[in-house]
Amino acid sequence: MNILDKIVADKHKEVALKKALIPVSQYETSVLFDRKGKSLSNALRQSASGIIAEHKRRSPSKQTINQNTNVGQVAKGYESAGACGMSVLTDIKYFGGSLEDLLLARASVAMPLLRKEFIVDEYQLLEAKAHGADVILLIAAVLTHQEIKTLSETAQSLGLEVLLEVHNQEELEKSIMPSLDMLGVNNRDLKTFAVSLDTSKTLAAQIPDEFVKVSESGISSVSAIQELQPYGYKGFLIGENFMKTECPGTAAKTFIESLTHDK
Ligand SMILES: O=C(O)c1ccccc1NCC(=O)[C@H](O)[C@H](O)COP(=O)(O)O
Repeated sequence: MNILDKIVADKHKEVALKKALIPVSQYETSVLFDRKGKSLSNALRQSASGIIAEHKRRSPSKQTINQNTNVGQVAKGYESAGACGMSVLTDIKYFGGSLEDLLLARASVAMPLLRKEFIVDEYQLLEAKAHGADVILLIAAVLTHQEIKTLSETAQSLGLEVLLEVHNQEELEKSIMPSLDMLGVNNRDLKTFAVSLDTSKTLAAQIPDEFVKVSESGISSVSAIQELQPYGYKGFLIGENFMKTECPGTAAKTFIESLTHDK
């Protein structure tokens, strides 16, 4: 069993428990439920930098990254740094995040917010909407073709954009469908935790042009982005590189300035 299998097994239990405690009607009547979502895919298409900056306290690969964060301040810092959007990890057990983090980020910024979660059930889409998300992540490694179809169509019907994440060609082939907005290639091997930009480079040509391409994980330098841009990547998801610093917003600002200055 790899780490993703463990996380997903726990997630099924967590969702079953929540379903018993909180009815979907509570989400459907929340103030944020009817809010019109912001498009991350459009923001990435129009951006020179394409940075999606992540809020991440800890992770299975790095354990503690930054336990002393104020998510509202981090969100404001990322927005004023010029990030196109923010990814907010909401998993508690493995990443130290929460739905409250998403809510606090929503209350602090107007930019598109991605709920970074291990989504296995439509219930989590309603949660995402009610807590201010604009985008949800679906991970091909843990979902069947039919599950991706049902979840992505439901997400879009709720006004949520969909970022579909793959690690290899097989996952990509089973996932391509019209109800996706962005295709993310994760550079992290979830068995070894090794990161390699070659994963993004190898899969790029097989991603149809209608999807915005996003490269995820292990990006720690401006030169890495400059290496990936010729492969058609418009989005770059960066967590640890910003979060390991005392002020993630300032780290993002310096990074984005350096990236756009070189253009
Ligand atoms: O980050 C991990 O260790 C991890 C382990 C297992 C499943 C997912 C994991 N990370 C989620 C992510 O996709 C990253 O947080 C995101 O791409 C940012 O990566 P990084 O810039 O390397 O922090």
